Amino acid sequence: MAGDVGSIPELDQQKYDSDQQVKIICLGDSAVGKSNRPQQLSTYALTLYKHVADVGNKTVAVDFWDTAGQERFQSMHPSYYHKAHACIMVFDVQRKITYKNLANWYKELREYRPEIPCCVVANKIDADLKVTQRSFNFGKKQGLPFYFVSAADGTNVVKMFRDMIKRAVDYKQNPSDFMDEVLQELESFQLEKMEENAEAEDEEQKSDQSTELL
Ligand SMILES: Nc1nc2c(ncn2[C@@H]2O[C@H](COP(=O)(O)OP(=O)(O)OP(=O)(O)O)[C@@H](O)[C@H]2O)c(=O)[nH]1
Ligand SMILES: [Mg+2]
Repeated sequence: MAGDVGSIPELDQQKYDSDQQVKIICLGDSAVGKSNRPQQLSTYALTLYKHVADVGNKTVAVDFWDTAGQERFQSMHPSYYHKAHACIMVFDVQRKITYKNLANWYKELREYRPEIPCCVVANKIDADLKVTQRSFNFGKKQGLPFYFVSAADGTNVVKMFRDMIKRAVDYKQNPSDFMDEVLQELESFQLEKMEENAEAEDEEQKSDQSTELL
Protein backbone atom coordinates (compact mmCIF):
# COMPACT_ATOMS: atom_id res chain seq x y z
CA MET A 1 0.00 0.00 0.00
CA ALA A 2 1.15 3.47 -0.70
CA GLY A 3 3.03 5.11 2.13
CA ASP A 4 1.32 8.45 2.27
CA VAL A 5 -2.23 7.47 1.47
CA GLY A 6 -3.58 10.82 2.66
CA SER A 7 -2.16 12.58 -0.37
CA ILE A 8 -4.19 10.50 -2.83
CA PRO A 9 -7.71 11.96 -3.12
CA GLU A 10 -9.25 8.52 -3.76
CA LEU A 11 -7.87 7.37 -0.43
CA ASP A 12 -9.15 10.27 1.61
CA GLN A 13 -11.09 8.31 4.20
CA GLN A 14 -12.96 11.25 5.63
CA LYS A 15 -15.58 10.80 2.93
CA TYR A 16 -16.71 7.62 4.72
CA ASP A 17 -18.19 9.77 7.47
CA SER A 18 -20.82 11.00 5.05
CA ASP A 19 -24.19 9.23 5.06
CA GLN A 20 -23.97 8.36 1.37
CA GLN A 21 -20.64 6.54 1.44
CA VAL A 22 -19.79 3.10 2.72
CA LYS A 23 -16.55 1.18 2.77
CA ILE A 24 -16.53 -2.62 2.52
CA ILE A 25 -13.27 -4.53 2.78
CA CYS A 26 -12.36 -7.96 1.41
CA LEU A 27 -10.11 -10.29 3.38
CA GLY A 28 -8.68 -13.69 2.61
CA ASP A 29 -5.63 -15.53 1.34
CA SER A 30 -4.15 -14.98 -2.07
CA ALA A 31 -5.89 -16.54 -5.09
CA VAL A 32 -9.13 -17.40 -3.28
CA GLY A 33 -10.94 -15.24 -5.83
CA LYS A 34 -11.48 -11.98 -3.99
CA SER A 35 -11.04 -9.92 -7.13
CA ASN A 36 -12.05 -12.66 -9.58
CA ARG A 37 -9.24 -11.72 -11.87
CA PRO A 38 -7.56 -14.26 -14.08
CA GLN A 39 -4.00 -13.38 -13.21
CA GLN A 40 -0.82 -15.29 -12.65
CA LEU A 41 0.95 -12.88 -10.43
CA SER A 42 -0.32 -11.23 -7.32
CA THR A 43 0.52 -7.63 -6.95
CA TYR A 44 0.63 -5.60 -3.79
CA ALA A 45 -1.61 -2.96 -5.24
CA LEU A 46 -4.68 -1.69 -3.51
CA THR A 47 -7.75 -1.70 -5.72
CA LEU A 48 -10.98 0.14 -5.06
CA TYR A 49 -14.08 -1.12 -6.83
CA LYS A 50 -16.73 1.54 -6.91
CA HIS A 51 -20.39 0.71 -6.98
CA VAL A 52 -23.61 2.70 -6.62
CA ALA A 53 -26.50 0.97 -4.87
CA ASP A 54 -30.06 1.80 -3.90
CA VAL A 55 -30.79 0.80 -0.34
CA GLY A 56 -34.35 1.55 0.79
CA ASN A 57 -34.98 5.04 -0.53
CA LYS A 58 -31.32 6.03 -0.41
CA THR A 59 -28.59 5.95 -3.02
CA VAL A 60 -25.23 5.03 -1.57
CA ALA A 61 -21.76 4.96 -3.07
CA VAL A 62 -19.97 1.78 -2.09
CA ASP A 63 -16.20 1.38 -2.20
CA PHE A 64 -14.98 -2.22 -2.10
CA TRP A 65 -11.39 -2.33 -0.90
CA ASP A 66 -9.22 -5.17 -2.14
CA THR A 67 -5.52 -5.93 -1.94
CA ALA A 68 -3.52 -8.67 -3.58
CA GLY A 69 -1.49 -11.48 -2.09
CA GLN A 70 -2.71 -10.80 1.41
CA GLU A 71 -1.25 -13.77 3.27
CA ARG A 72 2.22 -12.63 2.32
CA PHE A 73 1.81 -9.73 4.68
CA GLN A 74 2.08 -10.58 8.33
CA SER A 75 -0.90 -8.34 8.77
CA MET A 76 -2.78 -5.67 6.89
CA HIS A 77 -2.01 -1.99 7.19
CA PRO A 78 -4.34 -0.42 9.80
CA SER A 79 -5.64 2.07 7.24
CA TYR A 80 -7.17 -0.86 5.36
CA TYR A 81 -9.54 -1.43 8.28
CA HIS A 82 -9.99 2.22 9.14
CA LYS A 83 -13.65 3.29 8.94
CA ALA A 84 -14.71 0.04 7.21
CA HIS A 85 -18.45 -0.62 7.58
CA ALA A 86 -18.48 -4.28 6.63
CA CYS A 87 -16.10 -7.09 5.76
CA ILE A 88 -16.30 -9.98 3.28
CA MET A 89 -13.99 -12.88 4.21
CA VAL A 90 -13.27 -15.25 1.35
CA PHE A 91 -11.78 -18.74 1.17
CA ASP A 92 -11.29 -21.24 -1.65
CA VAL A 93 -13.30 -24.46 -1.18
CA GLN A 94 -10.53 -26.37 -2.93
CA ARG A 95 -7.74 -25.27 -0.60
CA LYS A 96 -8.17 -26.20 3.05
CA ILE A 97 -5.42 -23.86 4.23
CA THR A 98 -7.38 -20.84 3.01
CA TYR A 99 -10.29 -21.98 5.22
CA LYS A 100 -8.01 -22.52 8.21
CA ASN A 101 -6.51 -19.06 7.80
CA LEU A 102 -9.90 -17.41 8.18
CA ALA A 103 -9.38 -17.53 11.93
CA ASN A 104 -6.29 -15.30 11.60
CA TRP A 105 -8.04 -12.84 9.33
CA TYR A 106 -11.01 -12.69 11.63
CA LYS A 107 -8.85 -12.12 14.69
CA GLU A 108 -7.08 -9.21 13.06
CA LEU A 109 -10.34 -7.74 11.77
CA ARG A 110 -11.82 -7.73 15.26
CA GLU A 111 -8.75 -6.01 16.71
CA TYR A 112 -9.47 -3.01 14.50
CA ARG A 113 -13.20 -3.25 13.93
CA PRO A 114 -14.81 -5.15 16.81
CA GLU A 115 -18.41 -4.75 15.71
CA ILE A 116 -18.75 -4.35 11.96
CA PRO A 117 -20.89 -6.86 10.03
CA CYS A 118 -18.85 -9.64 8.50
CA CYS A 119 -19.61 -12.73 6.42
CA VAL A 120 -17.82 -15.87 5.27
CA VAL A 121 -17.72 -16.66 1.56
CA ALA A 122 -16.85 -20.14 0.24
CA ASN A 123 -15.73 -19.42 -3.32
CA LYS A 124 -15.14 -21.59 -6.43
CA ILE A 125 -18.05 -23.98 -5.85
CA ASP A 126 -18.27 -24.41 -9.65
CA ALA A 127 -15.10 -26.51 -9.46
CA ASP A 128 -16.85 -29.15 -7.33
CA LEU A 129 -20.55 -28.74 -6.63
CA LYS A 130 -20.44 -31.51 -4.00
CA VAL A 131 -18.75 -29.12 -1.57
CA THR A 132 -22.08 -27.45 -0.98
CA GLN A 133 -23.12 -30.59 0.95
CA ARG A 134 -20.28 -30.05 3.37
CA SER A 135 -20.55 -27.87 6.41
CA PHE A 136 -18.03 -25.20 7.14
CA ASN A 137 -18.53 -24.18 10.71
CA PHE A 138 -16.11 -21.32 11.02
CA GLY A 139 -18.09 -18.24 11.96
CA LYS A 140 -21.18 -20.10 13.17
CA LYS A 141 -20.38 -19.38 16.78
CA GLN A 142 -19.98 -15.70 15.99
CA GLY A 143 -23.19 -15.76 13.97
CA LEU A 144 -21.50 -14.81 10.70
CA PRO A 145 -23.64 -15.37 7.60
CA PHE A 146 -22.19 -17.93 5.19
CA TYR A 147 -22.44 -18.01 1.38
CA PHE A 148 -21.50 -20.66 -1.17
CA VAL A 149 -20.37 -18.63 -4.16
CA SER A 150 -18.83 -18.96 -7.58
CA ALA A 151 -17.23 -15.75 -8.76
CA ALA A 152 -16.60 -17.54 -12.06
CA ASP A 153 -20.24 -18.34 -12.93
CA GLY A 154 -21.86 -15.73 -10.68
CA THR A 155 -23.71 -18.10 -8.31
CA ASN A 156 -24.86 -16.16 -5.24
CA VAL A 157 -22.52 -13.25 -5.93
CA VAL A 158 -25.16 -10.56 -6.37
CA LYS A 159 -27.13 -11.79 -3.35
CA MET A 160 -24.04 -11.77 -1.14
CA PHE A 161 -23.02 -8.25 -2.24
CA ARG A 162 -26.58 -6.92 -1.81
CA ASP A 163 -26.86 -8.37 1.69
CA MET A 164 -23.49 -6.97 2.71
CA ILE A 165 -24.19 -3.50 1.31
CA LYS A 166 -27.46 -3.43 3.23
CA ARG A 167 -25.74 -4.55 6.42
CA ALA A 168 -22.99 -1.93 5.95
CA VAL A 169 -25.60 0.81 5.55
CA ASP A 170 -27.59 -0.46 8.57
CA TYR A 171 -24.44 -0.59 10.65
CA LYS A 172 -23.57 2.94 9.64
CA GLN A 173 -26.97 4.19 10.75
CA ASN A 174 -26.83 2.23 14.01
CA PRO A 175 -23.23 1.67 14.95
CA SER A 176 -22.69 -0.56 17.93
CA ASP A 177 -19.04 0.37 18.06
CA PHE A 178 -18.29 2.98 20.69
CA MET A 179 -15.82 5.01 18.58
CA ASP A 180 -18.22 5.02 15.65
CA GLU A 181 -20.94 6.36 17.91
CA VAL A 182 -18.70 9.16 19.11
CA LEU A 183 -17.80 10.03 15.51
CA GLN A 184 -21.45 10.03 14.50
CA GLU A 185 -22.40 12.25 17.44
CA LEU A 186 -19.64 14.66 16.50
CA GLU A 187 -20.78 14.71 12.90
CA SER A 188 -24.40 15.48 13.78
CA PHE A 189 -23.20 18.08 16.27
CA GLN A 190 -21.18 19.73 13.51
CA LEU A 191 -24.17 19.58 11.18
CA GLU A 192 -26.35 21.24 13.82
CA LYS A 193 -23.72 23.93 14.26
CA MET A 194 -23.64 24.52 10.53
CA GLU A 195 -27.43 24.77 10.44
CA GLU A 196 -27.41 27.16 13.38
CA ASN A 197 -24.81 29.32 11.67
CA ALA A 198 -26.80 29.31 8.45
CA GLU A 199 -29.93 30.35 10.39
CA ALA A 200 -28.02 33.10 12.16
CA GLU A 201 -26.76 34.34 8.80
CA ASP A 202 -30.30 34.26 7.43
CA GLU A 203 -31.51 36.31 10.36
CA GLU A 204 -28.68 38.78 9.84
CA GLN A 205 -29.50 39.08 6.17
CA LYS A 206 -33.17 39.59 6.99
CA SER A 207 -32.36 42.33 9.44
CA ASP A 208 -29.97 43.86 6.88
CA GLN A 209 -32.73 43.78 4.33
CA SER A 210 -35.19 45.30 6.75
CA THR A 211 -32.77 48.07 7.60
CA GLU A 212 -32.42 48.77 3.93
CA LEU A 213 -36.18 48.91 3.66
CA LEU A 214 -36.50 51.41 6.47
N1 LIG B 1 -13.07 -22.13 -10.77
C1 LIG B 1 -13.05 -20.91 -10.26
N2 LIG B 1 -11.95 -20.16 -10.32
C2 LIG B 1 -11.99 -18.91 -9.77
C3 LIG B 1 -13.15 -18.38 -9.15
N3 LIG B 1 -12.88 -17.14 -8.71
C4 LIG B 1 -11.60 -16.89 -9.03
N4 LIG B 1 -11.05 -17.95 -9.68
C5 LIG B 1 -9.68 -18.08 -10.18
O1 LIG B 1 -8.80 -18.12 -9.08
C6 LIG B 1 -7.60 -17.42 -9.38
C7 LIG B 1 -7.35 -16.34 -8.36
O2 LIG B 1 -8.36 -15.37 -8.43
P1 LIG B 1 -8.14 -13.88 -7.90
O3 LIG B 1 -9.43 -13.16 -8.04
O4 LIG B 1 -6.95 -13.28 -8.52
O5 LIG B 1 -7.83 -14.15 -6.37
P2 LIG B 1 -7.50 -13.08 -5.22
O6 LIG B 1 -8.11 -13.61 -3.98
O7 LIG B 1 -7.93 -11.73 -5.66
O8 LIG B 1 -5.94 -13.21 -5.10
P3 LIG B 1 -4.89 -12.06 -4.70
O9 LIG B 1 -5.23 -10.83 -5.49
O10 LIG B 1 -3.56 -12.65 -5.05
O11 LIG B 1 -5.00 -11.86 -3.21
C8 LIG B 1 -7.76 -16.87 -10.80
O12 LIG B 1 -7.12 -17.74 -11.68
C9 LIG B 1 -9.26 -16.87 -11.03
O13 LIG B 1 -9.60 -17.03 -12.38
C10 LIG B 1 -14.32 -19.22 -9.12
O14 LIG B 1 -15.38 -18.87 -8.61
N5 LIG B 1 -14.20 -20.47 -9.68
MG1 LIG C 1 -6.94 -9.96 -5.98
